[in-house]
Amino acid sequence: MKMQVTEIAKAVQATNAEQAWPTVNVTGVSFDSRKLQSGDLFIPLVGANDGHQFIQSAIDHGAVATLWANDHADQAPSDLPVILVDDTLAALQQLGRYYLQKINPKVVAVTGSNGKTTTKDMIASVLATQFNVTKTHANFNNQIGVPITLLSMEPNTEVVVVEMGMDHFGELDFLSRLVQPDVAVITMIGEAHIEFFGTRDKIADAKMEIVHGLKEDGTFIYNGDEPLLQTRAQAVQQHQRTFGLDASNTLAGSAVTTSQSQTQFTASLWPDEPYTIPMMGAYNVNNALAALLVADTFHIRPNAAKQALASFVPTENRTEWLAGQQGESILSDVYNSNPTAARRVLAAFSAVPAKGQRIAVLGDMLELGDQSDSLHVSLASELDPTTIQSVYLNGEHMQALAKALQSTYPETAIHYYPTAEQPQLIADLTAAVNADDLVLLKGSHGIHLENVLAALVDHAEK
Ligand SMILES: CC(=O)N[C@H]1[C@@H](OP(=O)(O)OP(=O)(O)OC[C@H]2O[C@@H](n3ccc(=O)[nH]c3=O)[C@H](O)[C@@H]2O)O[C@H](CO)[C@@H](O)[C@@H]1O[C@H](C)C(=O)N[C@@H](C)C(=O)N[C@H](CCC(=O)N[C@@H](CCC[C@@H](N)C(=O)O)C(=O)O)C(=O)O
Ligand SMILES: Nc1ncnc2c1ncn2[C@@H]1O[C@H](COP(=O)(O)OP(=O)(O)OP(=O)(O)O)[C@@H](O)[C@H]1O
Ligand SMILES: C[C@@H](N)C(=O)N[C@H](C)C(=O)O
Repeated sequence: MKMQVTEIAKAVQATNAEQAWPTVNVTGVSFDSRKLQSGDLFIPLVGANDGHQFIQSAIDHGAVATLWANDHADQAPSDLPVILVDDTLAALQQLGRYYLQKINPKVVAVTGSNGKTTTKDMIASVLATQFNVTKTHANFNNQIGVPITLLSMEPNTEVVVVEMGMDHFGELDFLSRLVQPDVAVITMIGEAHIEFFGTRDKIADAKMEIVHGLKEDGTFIYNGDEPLLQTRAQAVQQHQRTFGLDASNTLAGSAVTTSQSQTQFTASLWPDEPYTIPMMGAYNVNNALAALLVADTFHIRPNAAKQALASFVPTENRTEWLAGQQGESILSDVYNSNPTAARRVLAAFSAVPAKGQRIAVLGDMLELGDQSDSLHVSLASELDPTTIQSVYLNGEHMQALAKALQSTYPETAIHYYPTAEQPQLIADLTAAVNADDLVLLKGSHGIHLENVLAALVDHAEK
């Protein structure tokens, strides 16, 4: 990004937009002074703390200008241009919209209960074979992350791939209208954040908001195997394309074979030879099919898309294999968890050949509301002592699963730890794991199984 302070002040309709501004090149934006790069515009946001208090840290890290809330005007700094606004978050979003209109790329928006990040990465990799592509960094997918993504575009960006998350009604409506996508993708409907919705039907209603900003000549691409989406898509006016395993889809996957390091499948539009993705997990076929449909919508040559998928690099902690200090192999899926994702990665993990034991470390699945106990117990369907010999459970919600497993597992194979006893889990697990064991780590962001991963992984290998 490269903008003058004058331009930014006008774009956000700053209170002081008409004042004389110095010539200052802004080359980026940051809401976190700890990560701010020299040349950035600092955007103080209010969370548990008020970002305005970190202005000196921002200046020390190289901020060349700052947005500033009018109600903090009396504390405004004097050593750099201060752009006064009523609401810094709204100004960030307004600036993102302005810059999107200025660069004017095609926009692909991706949402879904699971697979958003992986599908976003796959879409970006296939489109990059023919276009200059910017994509969401990591999981920056909310009302802060989406404008940050827009403002990360290089001036020559031709397509921006925007991941969109939500956990309440109205959030995707806002984000969709902000970016006005040319293509909107829904990966699937699971149970993520069901605490705030009550049913999968309502999650589907909220996910469908992603078409509210879809351009009239845009394309809606969705998982055609999901009845909740099939029914809702009937009300969508724009062109539609579906992906899934059912032969009735626009693009149907078949002949799926998966191993520890890759998955192969056949795609119905190009049946001559199989596709390969460098990830385990049959569920990733749907993510790849969505990416192939987007590629086809952008007239990417099938062979180019095929090669891009074969070599794409997933975001870390999404079904990622790592080497452990004892010689074990660790399957890290620690970024987040919810019932469908957990069941599917347990099934995939159970199918991986193992010389030693398979050990599952499962952290609480958060934001499931009053269905939490039953949804945690539902994981028992994927836990068989003949395939996963040992289970470590962490978090108060996992207590329900621990009790349920007593009818199928020997007591010595179930290891339960309340949230606060994760350090004990780490100590016990590191003492128990042996070379040739396979260890799966899966839990919600809020349970922080990355701490268990850090204790197990052979840092020389990462
Ligand atoms: C408000 C904010 O910016 N928080 C970020 C901040 O967290 P921290 O706890 O430090 O904030 P504070 O309240 O303490 O500080 C206030 C501000 O001051 C800044 N600051 C602090 C200290 C300092 O020394 N200097 C500073 O400048 C600080 O940055 C604050 O702005 O920092 C964390 C570490 O960088 C950030 O992680 C945190 O960011 C929040 C979580 C955020 O929303 N970040 C977005 C860019 C984002 O997209 N994050 C995604 C996760 C998004 C997500 O959860 N998505 C959901 C679905 C959507 C749900 C939606 N309703 C929602 O609320 O998000 C999903 O399921 O995917 C990510 O990081 O992965
Ligand atoms: N299409 C899918 N169907 C079911 N589960 C999936 C699918 N894709 C990925 N998963 C599971 O969800 C996990 C997270 O994948 P990814 O990060 O791509 O999804 P996400 O929607 O971005 O997740 P989050 O909302 O937590 O960021 C994966 O590691 C895998 O276990
Ligand atoms: C931050 C919130 N959107 C989220 O990701 N919640 C999950 C369930 C978590 O915190 O683990």
